[in-house]
Amino acid sequence: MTLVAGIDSSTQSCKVVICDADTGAVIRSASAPHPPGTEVHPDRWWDALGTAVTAAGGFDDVSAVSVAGQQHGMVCLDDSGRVARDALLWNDVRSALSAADLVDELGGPGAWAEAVGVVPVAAITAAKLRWLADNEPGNADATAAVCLPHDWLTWRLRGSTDIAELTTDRSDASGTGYFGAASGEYHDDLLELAFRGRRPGLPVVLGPGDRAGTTSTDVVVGAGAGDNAAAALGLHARRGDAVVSLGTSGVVCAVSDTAPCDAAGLVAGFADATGRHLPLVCTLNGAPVLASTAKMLGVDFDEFARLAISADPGAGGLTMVPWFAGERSPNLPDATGTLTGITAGNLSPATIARAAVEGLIASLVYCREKIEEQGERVERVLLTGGGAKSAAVRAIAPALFGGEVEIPADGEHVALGAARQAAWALTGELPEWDVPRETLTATATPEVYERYREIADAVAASAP
Ligand SMILES: Nc1ncnc2c1ncn2[C@@H]1O[C@H](COP(=O)(O)OP(=O)(O)O)[C@@H](O)[C@H]1O
Ligand SMILES: O=C(CO)[C@@H](O)[C@H](O)COP(=O)(O)O
Repeated sequence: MTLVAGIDSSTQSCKVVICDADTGAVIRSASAPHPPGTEVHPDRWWDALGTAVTAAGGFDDVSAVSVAGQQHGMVCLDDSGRVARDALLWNDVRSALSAADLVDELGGPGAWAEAVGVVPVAAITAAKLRWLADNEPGNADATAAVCLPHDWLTWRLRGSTDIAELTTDRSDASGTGYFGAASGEYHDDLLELAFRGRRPGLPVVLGPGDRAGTTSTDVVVGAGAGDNAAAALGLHARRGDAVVSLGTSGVVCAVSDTAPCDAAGLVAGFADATGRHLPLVCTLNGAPVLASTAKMLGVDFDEFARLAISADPGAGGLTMVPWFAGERSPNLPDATGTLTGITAGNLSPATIARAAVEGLIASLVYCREKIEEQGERVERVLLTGGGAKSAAVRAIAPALFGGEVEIPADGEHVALGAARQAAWALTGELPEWDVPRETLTATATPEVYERYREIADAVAASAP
């Protein structure tokens, strides 16, 4: 049996799956945690990757590997390939004002959407580079190359220390703000604008089925991808599918033949991992909303789900707008969460749990609407990410998404997408792997979403 491996180096952990290259069946898997926080030394990702690979039985019998990673994180390397400073992650919002400055300097959001399909917000790498140039000029001057988490791990797996050998792929490059998914090219002028005249080296952009190289033990290393593009690949997403991910972020994305151009800046024009496009809306508040609320209630996930399911739709009139960590969609980096509609009669652990789940899912229904406003018709919702393990999410998401969602069989879909890409790099053909799914249904509750939107819009209008 030929084995291929997929790695998902995401915000909270590193997951490894080792699969049969013909069928995609998972033969071995493991994971290891990443440190908390929004600023991390990339060596910690390498440590976690090593721990997870060892726990998964190693790569001695593996023929190919690909890495999918959290998008946008700014990894700065000096001219000898050393990390110049800790990486700023996608969810680090210190670059919010830098993003706003960049938008103004190019002539507004429409100019960015036209140029690269992405309007800078704090998450986008270009905004992080601007923050670095303005706040740590010494570190900016020391930056001879800039790359993304999956680029850096791919490079390390190949054993390289030469920054000229860095590689990336379209899906992740399209989240930088200086690569256009439509043109397939870097925009050096935008890199220079962001980094105040500096032009660090950038990774070579590989095609989705290309090889980046090999490891020292001759394991083929694929191009890799951004984690959301890898999830779409792992789920065999087709046109009409909305992939809804509840990881640290909340994400709705759709595979498309055309690049979106959203001057409002909510729908990012990313590329997918097959040569097509991946219009995507991302929130800063995914599954951790459930963890924080469960912690506040003093219950574990099972009890939290039981409580949420036990309350009626609408949570007795409670509405939660879950912008706990600030928010990206809508772009309100300094926003905070809101719980409203409280009366003496409706405040209980069950209604609070229900309001958290409904608010979280509603925030993603909003993202789906934005994707649809770009002309993508959504026929099917595929739910993935750690939060999709919640029984409450499984029960309540169909009600908010219009009556039905599909849950692919339990699995690490980002890592599976990376493994599928590894098989592609190995054989030259993208394999067809079976992805069993279950359809979940519930009575639709459009009134819950309408109420959420009324309140979320009002909160947004008064947000800092
Ligand atoms: N049963 C559950 N109920 C609610 N949340 C869960 C459950 N299981 C896992 N999670 C949450 O899923 C998140 C991890 O999901 P994951 O997709 O791996 O995130 P990331 O890719 O951002 O690292 C964590 O915030 C964790 O608390
Ligand atoms: O910033 C984005 C997408 O634009 C995030 O989706 C990151 O890619 C992190 O993903 P998770 O760790 O939440 O899966």
